[in-house]
Amino acid sequence: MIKAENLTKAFGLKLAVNDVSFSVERGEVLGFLGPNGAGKSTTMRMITGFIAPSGGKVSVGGYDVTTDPIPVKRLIGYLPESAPVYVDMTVRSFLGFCAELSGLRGDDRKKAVNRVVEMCFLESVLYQSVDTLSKGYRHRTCFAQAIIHDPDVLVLDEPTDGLDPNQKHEIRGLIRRMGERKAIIFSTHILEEVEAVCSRAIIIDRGQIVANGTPQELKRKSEFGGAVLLAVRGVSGAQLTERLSSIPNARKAVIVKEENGEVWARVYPSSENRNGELVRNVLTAANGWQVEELHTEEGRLDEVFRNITMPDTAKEKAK
Ligand SMILES: Nc1ncnc2c1ncn2[C@@H]1O[C@H](COP(=O)(O)OP(=O)(O)OP(=O)(O)O)[C@@H](O)[C@H]1O
Repeated sequence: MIKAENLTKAFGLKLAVNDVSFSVERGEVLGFLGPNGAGKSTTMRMITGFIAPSGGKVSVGGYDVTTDPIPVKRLIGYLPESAPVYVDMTVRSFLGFCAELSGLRGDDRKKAVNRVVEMCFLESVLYQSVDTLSKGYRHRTCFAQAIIHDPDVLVLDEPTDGLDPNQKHEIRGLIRRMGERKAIIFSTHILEEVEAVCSRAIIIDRGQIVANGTPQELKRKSEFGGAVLLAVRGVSGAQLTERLSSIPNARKAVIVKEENGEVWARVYPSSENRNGELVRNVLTAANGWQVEELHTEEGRLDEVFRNITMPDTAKEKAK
C-alpha cells in the first residue's frame, strides 16, 4: 500500500532524509523509531504529500504522491505531530466538519462521526469546545479526525505522545485492531509500544534506515538475546563463574548481582548455540545447587536501539 523508493529530503545543506526505501502492506503496522531529529516526521510528511521529496518517490495504493495527490489524500489518514484543530468548535461539530471535508454527507457523515467518537472514547466531551479540552482528549480528537473517512492507510506521528497510561493502552489497542485491515505507519519513542503494537519496525538514524525487521528479529540483535539468566542459593559468585565459564555453547558468564545469599549470573551464548542447548547445559552445570530462577532472555529493544543509534564515543561514556 505504501512504497517509498530512494526517498530523500534536503533542507538547504541539511540532508534530513537520505535515500530511504521501504514498503508497508495491508495488515501491517510499521513502527518508526529513531532519535530526535532522525528524519521520521519528514519521511511521514513526504508520504502524506505535505512536503515534496528532493529525490526519490513515494506511492500510496499505487498512486504517486507527487503527481496524483487527490486519490492519495482519499486513501490516507494523517495524524501530524502537532495537529491543527479549530479551537472554537465543539468536538462534535469539528468532527462533522472534517467528515464533510472528506466528502461525507447526511447519514454517512453522522455515521462516520458516531463511529470515531465511539472508537476514540470521546462521548464525554462531545459538546465541549475544543479549546477547553485536556491535552489527551484534544489528541484523541485529532486522532478521530485522522480516521473519520475510514482510510486504508494511516500515518500517525507519535500518536500516544502526551497521553496518560490508560489512554496510551486504549490507543495502542485501537491501532493494533485497525492494523488488521489497514496499512499503518506510526512513529514513537516508546520502545514497549513497538513490541505491543507493531508487526515490523524500522530504525532511522541521521536520515537513513539502520534496521528493519520484526520486533523479535530486532531484539535478537541484542547482546542479551539468547542469554541464560540463573539465580542460585548457597554458592559463591566465584564458584558460580568458574563452573559456568567452562560449559559448552557459552561465550562468557558474568555475575549480575549477589544479594541475601542469592547469586545471579548471566551466561552469554556462543554463536554455535542452537535450540536451547545453552539453557540445558546451564541446568546440567547447576546440578546439585539450589536453583531459584532459570530462564532464557529474549533480548532488549532499548539496547539494540542504543547500540545502533548512539555515536561510538557516547557508547564508551555510557559503559
Ligand atoms: N522545515 C524544515 N526546515 C529546516 N530543517 C528542517 C525542517 N523540518 C525538519 N528539519 C530538520 O530535519 C531533521 C529531521 O527532522 P524530523 O522532524 O524529521 O525528525 P524526527 O525524527 O521526526 O525528530 P523528533 O523525534 O524529534 O520528532 C532535523 O534536523 C530537523 O531540524
